Amino acid sequence: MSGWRSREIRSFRSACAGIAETLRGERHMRFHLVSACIVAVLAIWLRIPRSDILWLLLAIAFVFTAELINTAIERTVDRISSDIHPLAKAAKDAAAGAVLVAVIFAAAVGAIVIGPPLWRVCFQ
Ligand SMILES: Nc1ncnc2c1ncn2[C@@H]1O[C@H](COP(=O)(O)OP(=O)(O)OP(=O)(O)O)[C@@H](O)[C@H]1O
Repeated sequence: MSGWRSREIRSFRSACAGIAETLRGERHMRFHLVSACIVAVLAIWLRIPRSDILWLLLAIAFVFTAELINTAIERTVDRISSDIHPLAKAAKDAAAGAVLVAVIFAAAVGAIVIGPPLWRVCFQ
């Protein structure tokens, strides 16, 4: 196997290990995964159109990406020092803020895309 290809495979494995480790270590990441699975089941059941599925996929990818970056920042801050410091707090709070923005976006997309068809199925 060429050096380039084995390097690419190593990078891919490292990225998968990062996702798996975040799933194991972060309760919020597991919650996001369960939420994404529920959304996928609802989207199939309600026959959501493909154009709207793209919005759902974007929202899910946004939340996962934000949580992975949040975890990377938390671990980096903890690795540098376990001391209480206002900059450490600012870094972690900003990273948590990124997750919050992503979650609010995902909740809005879910309400717009899944809300109306789910309402019709349940209450009409
Ligand atoms: N070294 C530190 N110095 C000052 N404040 C800190 C420090 N570490 C954490 N904090 C504060 O505690 C909060 C929680 O930090 P922690 O590292 O426990 O994240 P967490 O609870 O694992 O976050 P998440 O729920 O996103 O996984 C931070 O957002 C920050 O406000």
